[in-house]
Amino acid sequence: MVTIGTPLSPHGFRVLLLGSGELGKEVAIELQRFGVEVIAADRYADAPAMQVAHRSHVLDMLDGAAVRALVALERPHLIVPEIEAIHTQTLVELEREFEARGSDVRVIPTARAARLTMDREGIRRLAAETLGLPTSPYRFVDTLEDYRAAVAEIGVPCVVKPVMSSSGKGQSLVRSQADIEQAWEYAQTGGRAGAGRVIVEGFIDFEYEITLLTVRHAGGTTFCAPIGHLQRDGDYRESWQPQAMSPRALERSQEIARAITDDLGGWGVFGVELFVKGDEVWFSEVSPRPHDTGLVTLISQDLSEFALHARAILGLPIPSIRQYGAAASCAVLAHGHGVPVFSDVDKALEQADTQLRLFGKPRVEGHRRVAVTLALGGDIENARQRARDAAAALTFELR
Ligand SMILES: Nc1ncnc2c1ncn2[C@@H]1O[C@H](COP(=O)(O)OP(=O)(O)OP(=O)(O)O)[C@@H](O)[C@H]1O
Ligand SMILES: NCC(=O)N[C@@H]1O[C@H](COP(=O)([O-])[O-])[C@@H](O)[C@H]1O
Ligand SMILES: [Mg+2]
Repeated sequence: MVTIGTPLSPHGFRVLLLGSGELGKEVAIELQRFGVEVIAADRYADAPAMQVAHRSHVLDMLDGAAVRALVALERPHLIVPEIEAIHTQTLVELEREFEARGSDVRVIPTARAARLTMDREGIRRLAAETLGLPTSPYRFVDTLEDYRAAVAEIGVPCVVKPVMSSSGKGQSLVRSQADIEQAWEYAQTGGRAGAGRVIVEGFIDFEYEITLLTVRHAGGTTFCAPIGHLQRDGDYRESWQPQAMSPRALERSQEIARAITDDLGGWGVFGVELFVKGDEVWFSEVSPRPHDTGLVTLISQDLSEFALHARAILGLPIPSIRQYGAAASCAVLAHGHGVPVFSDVDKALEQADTQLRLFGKPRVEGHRRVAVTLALGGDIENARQRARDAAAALTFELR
């Protein structure tokens, strides 16, 4: 039996979002629809999810004491990580304390999943070394000297990433000897948690890559239709659903997704990232939470990945997921400095079967994803074209 009280009363069911970006904003909206009391936290004020939450907190989530103090203050029933950069060891300790106390407070999906995926090393070693899943060859290095040796061993082209980063921050493709030093420099400065350990990965010459959204819920595990995507500089630009795949590649993808998500455990949506060539599939990484490429599900499914996450974490049933056919999303990136002001919003929505989300991010410093367009189409090419057209029609400036 699932019980949900009334928000802002002593009977409220409180969910604490650790991270309040565009993905958390949609999760917050879905939780609000169930009358959940939503508390949003992030490192800066007025983050997207904060704008639709009951209340919010600004803190350094890499500071374990600050995370612990926030949990003590808010006494959430569920703690829902929304980004990787959290002091996850504190989540592990808190989870242990909740269990010892016999409390049913949970970290979503589990504190261990959050800890293993915050760092590329944890999840890569689990996937490749413990579970024996196929991955690119890789080395972890801490010094420039070891890095040079790793690149020599793996060979070029190879991909270099800080172990703590996301959305391609600090990531480079080393195409030749000439790129080696610069990739190291970028990995040391571009990550989310400062300088440190780096992964060198052999380049997989895939035909296409997918995110397989995998939902672990009270009734079992359900897979969404595969999402194809286009990445530039390690950051997603377009995604579409369904990605055409051979039956064998789809079966392999589901086997890999099941293996990794069963090991991580808990309830919620996982974004399992896979590289595919013919019938061959490699595991790349997994988000134990909704995935940016899954934004397409806001238009492609009756239950978006955010609605699925809300249902799964609350222990609610997911009897079926209806997919509406060819659909696409196109990310809108802003470059420069200032507060985004959007114009021609009407033009972006002139075509049928087109939708738009403006995230409401308070400022841009450098580059930042600020919106996404969504479209349905007769086929994937047509859906992608419509999503791109809508994005091109939208204009904005930074003031
Ligand atoms: N070993 C590899 N071989 C080929 N391409 C790769 C490899 N590693 C990464 N890429 C490309 O770079 C993209 C981003 O890599 P990855 O997912 O590891 O970065 P990320 O920073 O975690 O991104 P996000 O947080 O958005 O998922 C991949 O989706 C893929 O297109
Ligand atoms: N690939 C992970 C991803 O897309 N995460 C999403 O981006 C936000 C951070 O955006 P910001 O860097 O603009 O603050 C995160 O909070 C999350 O919603
Ligand atoms: Mg990724």
